[in-house]
Amino acid sequence: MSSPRSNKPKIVNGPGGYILQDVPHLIDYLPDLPTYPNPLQDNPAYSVVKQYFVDADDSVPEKVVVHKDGPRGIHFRRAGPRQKVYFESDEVHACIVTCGGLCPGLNTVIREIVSSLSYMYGVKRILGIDGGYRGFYAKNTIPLNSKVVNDIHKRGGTILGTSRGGHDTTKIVDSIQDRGINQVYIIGGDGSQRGASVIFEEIRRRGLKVAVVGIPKTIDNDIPVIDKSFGFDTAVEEAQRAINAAHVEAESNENGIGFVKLMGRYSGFIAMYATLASRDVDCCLIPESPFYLEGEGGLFEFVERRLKENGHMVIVLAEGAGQDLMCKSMESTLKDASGNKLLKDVGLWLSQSIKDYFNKNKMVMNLKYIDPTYMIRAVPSNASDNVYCTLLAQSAVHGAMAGYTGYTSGLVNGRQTYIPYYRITETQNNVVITDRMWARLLSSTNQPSFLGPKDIPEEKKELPETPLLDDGAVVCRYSSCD
Ligand SMILES: Nc1ncnc2c1ncn2[C@@H]1O[C@H](COP(=O)(O)OP(=O)(O)O)[C@@H](O)[C@H]1O
Ligand SMILES: O=P(O)(O)OC[C@H]1O[C@](O)(COP(=O)(O)O)[C@@H](O)[C@@H]1O
Ligand SMILES: [Mg+2]
Repeated sequence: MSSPRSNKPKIVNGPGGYILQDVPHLIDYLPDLPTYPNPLQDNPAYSVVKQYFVDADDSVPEKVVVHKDGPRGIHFRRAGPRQKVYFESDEVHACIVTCGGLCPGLNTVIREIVSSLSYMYGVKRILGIDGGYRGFYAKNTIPLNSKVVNDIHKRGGTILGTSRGGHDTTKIVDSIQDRGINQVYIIGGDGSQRGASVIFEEIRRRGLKVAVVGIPKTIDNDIPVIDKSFGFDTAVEEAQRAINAAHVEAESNENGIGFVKLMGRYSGFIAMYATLASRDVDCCLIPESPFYLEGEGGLFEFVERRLKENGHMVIVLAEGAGQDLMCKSMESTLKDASGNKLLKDVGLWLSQSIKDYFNKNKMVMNLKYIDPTYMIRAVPSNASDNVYCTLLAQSAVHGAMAGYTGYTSGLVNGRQTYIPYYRITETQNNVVITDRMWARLLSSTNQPSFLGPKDIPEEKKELPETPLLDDGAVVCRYSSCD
């Protein structure tokens, strides 16, 4: 058996400051693996497509807006089918697992991995792992084929079940080895991708011919590098229904306040985009933007003013916002099974605080609190997310068949790419409140920023980097849609 190679990032430097942050390949530690012609070259659907196979030297820039004299910068390997594959169809034994919280589109990704493996590559052995990482060693597997997954994209949730915690690397890799699995597809968020990374390291350490592939899932859109997560559009769309209801309630009552809590543990993207999409929201509160309640420039003063001006208002709150405002005794030190901090219900607390303020000031006010959080993530994905999930799943499969491993399949500047795990797990994607997108939100709601110049760190006062195209471009990364 070949000895495992270094686990240092694979970086390729080229002229003009070109950097490729490459992903591992099975031949990095199994150099003598045989290759086979890609069966897609005989597939009537693809054989007519000019340049269907991706050139080995194709890569996708992380930043598409560059200064004319600037370096070419970081690139990722372009996803897609390769001329040669490292697995014969009969040899492949794939498995799929879904981990972490639900997100619209999970079933679509499962369906399309199964379809791609079976229809494009003639793979017959595909297993579903039941109930997240712990399912590898604690539960029975679910055999998957095109028939089983035929209409699952029309359902919310995941047919495989999911869970938090239970990541025991040794037991998981033992199970992969014992079952003879050689392609592992892990659909999950930042925690799951960290789990995928350690599974990959252990597989490489053992010198196994097993491709480990991550597919990024996060309703919070908190995974870095990628343009956006699948299911995010659906979540924003679904949030509109709650905001509409809040608006109807608010308008119909004297000094009505419709108060909607949305998900977003550390990143307020759903709240921000739902607010921008709706136009009915008067105030959007997200974890990235600190605010305060009492006194001049505070939330209470703003709410009172807006009610006096308009007679009603709508507030949207991301669940991670204002956690620091709740009294110390309410602060939670509890964690979920994956180690994520369990948040206190800031929505209930804040709506009660607003009620108390108006009671104290003897002003009539009718607040209706709506918490659609779990309803939003339980719906099936919409049409655009379905297409996105399909491309993501196909890219993931092409990469594994081509022998790439230890990567997350993701959309970067509108192109499918393979991203090394460390780029996905090293940071979190957050709303940049000194960026233009948040400024657009502030001008659309006309809410106070709750920040003075002294609250903005020096380095943030400079213009943020502009990672994407100008307005009107097809591609739009949610962290900075400029
Ligand atoms: N650092 C880590 N190493 C290994 N596994 C992890 C790590 N962090 C999380 N996991 C596992 O990944 C799975 C999903 O993580 P979680 O944070 O609940 O959801 P998400 O993947 O959506 O962020 C859980 O089974 C958890 O045990
Ligand atoms: O109640 P659960 O299942 O722990 O999920 C709640 C959390 O799941 C999320 O929707 C998404 O979190 P993950 O991406 O880690 O799954 C968070 O916004 C929310 O705090
Ligand atoms: Mg997470």
